[in-house]
Amino acid sequence: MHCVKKINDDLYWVGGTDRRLALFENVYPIPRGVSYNAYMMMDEKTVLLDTVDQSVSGQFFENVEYVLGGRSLDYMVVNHMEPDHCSMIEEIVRRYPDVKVICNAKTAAMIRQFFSFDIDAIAVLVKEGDTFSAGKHTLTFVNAPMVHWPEVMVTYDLTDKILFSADAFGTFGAMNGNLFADEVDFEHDWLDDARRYYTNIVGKYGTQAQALLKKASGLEISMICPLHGPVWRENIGWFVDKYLKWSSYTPEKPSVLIAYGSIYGHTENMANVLASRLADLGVRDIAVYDVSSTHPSYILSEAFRRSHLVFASVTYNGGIFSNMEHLLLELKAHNLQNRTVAVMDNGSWSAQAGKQMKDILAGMKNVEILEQSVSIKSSLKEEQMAEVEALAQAIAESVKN
Ligand SMILES: Cc1cc2nc3c(=O)[nH]c(=O)nc-3n(C[C@H](O)[C@H](O)[C@H](O)COP(=O)(O)O)c2cc1C
Repeated sequence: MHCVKKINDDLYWVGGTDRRLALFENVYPIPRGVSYNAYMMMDEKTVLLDTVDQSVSGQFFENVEYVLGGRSLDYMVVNHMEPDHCSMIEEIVRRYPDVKVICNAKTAAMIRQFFSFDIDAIAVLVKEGDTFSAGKHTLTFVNAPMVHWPEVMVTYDLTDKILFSADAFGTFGAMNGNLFADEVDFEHDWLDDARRYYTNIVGKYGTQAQALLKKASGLEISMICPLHGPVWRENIGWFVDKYLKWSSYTPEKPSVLIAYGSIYGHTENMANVLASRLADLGVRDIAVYDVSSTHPSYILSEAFRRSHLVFASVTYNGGIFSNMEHLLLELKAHNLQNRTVAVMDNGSWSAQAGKQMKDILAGMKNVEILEQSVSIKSSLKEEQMAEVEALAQAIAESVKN
């Protein structure tokens, strides 16, 4: 049975939801599932905007056929060539042989790489600022290179002021009947996944995301239709503000994240003691994560959210505990910057993790490493509590400023 959502008289959501996939991009846990959004514009010409992942292809084709209601498919706009959105392009061409594909030159090149049909025979190549009339609706195209692939463009409906934003403004999470962000408690139920989606998938490309936001700020936008997650038609500025913060690596709030790597619990104890002292000093809403039990995508997302980051690690065969090293390298690879950080380490004979963690952190832009640190031998003892206290004081003071 078809499962579509009517957005307005001319526009339908024809995507699908997947609650079975464990790892998005084979990396990121998605316990709340994910949606793959595609949109159908029913005008004098029929226009499909993007396709879906192969996992929901059956639902997608039923939806497309239902909305077309016997009409032919005239055009397909390809905004993004990542296979979770483009995988059904070739099948669309097979089922609707008169379709023309609206895309840019980079997209056409990728279509040649991924597929074997003759794209050159059916491509309508567009450049930034070109327009296309579907009848009542006129579409224009805006390049969004490296948000987060090179060919990405977004499509803007000049008639209804709708931005088809590709992966920008997307989120993990399966749609549960409600299509619009204003029909769900987005801040409570979705924001963490939206942040985790942006920071992990697009986070490295803050400069490029800022460039897209700048272009978008010149457009009057009544609705944002992303490729994952709810459609925005109210309170758009609130979500854009989150994107402005995330893409400029600005913390959402002054607060502390403590991530620890511990094998037998003594380093964990030191992290807990620090967290407790910070709370005594009036620091609110402290987050503590074990790098072994929490997937790095969650901790990375928290690191984008918070202003002060503490990393506590055992020394592990002369190096940093492997899960901690992986996390730090992920933060660096995602270009995280503008943070105040501190390290704590543990070594039963020769502690090395602290210095090595500092070396990684020092390679990140605009990261202030607090001079206060704590290095323990096997377990935290009373005589080192003054060092923990000094670190807690330095962090608390810095958070308040
Ligand atoms: C497999 C393994 C390798 C370790 N390698 C080192 C090391 O190279 N240098 C060192 O000083 N301590 C080493 N340690 C000790 C830890 O750094 C740490 O002192 C100890 O595990 C106690 O802390 P924990 O309870 O937080 O795990 C190692 C421990 C384990 C279990």
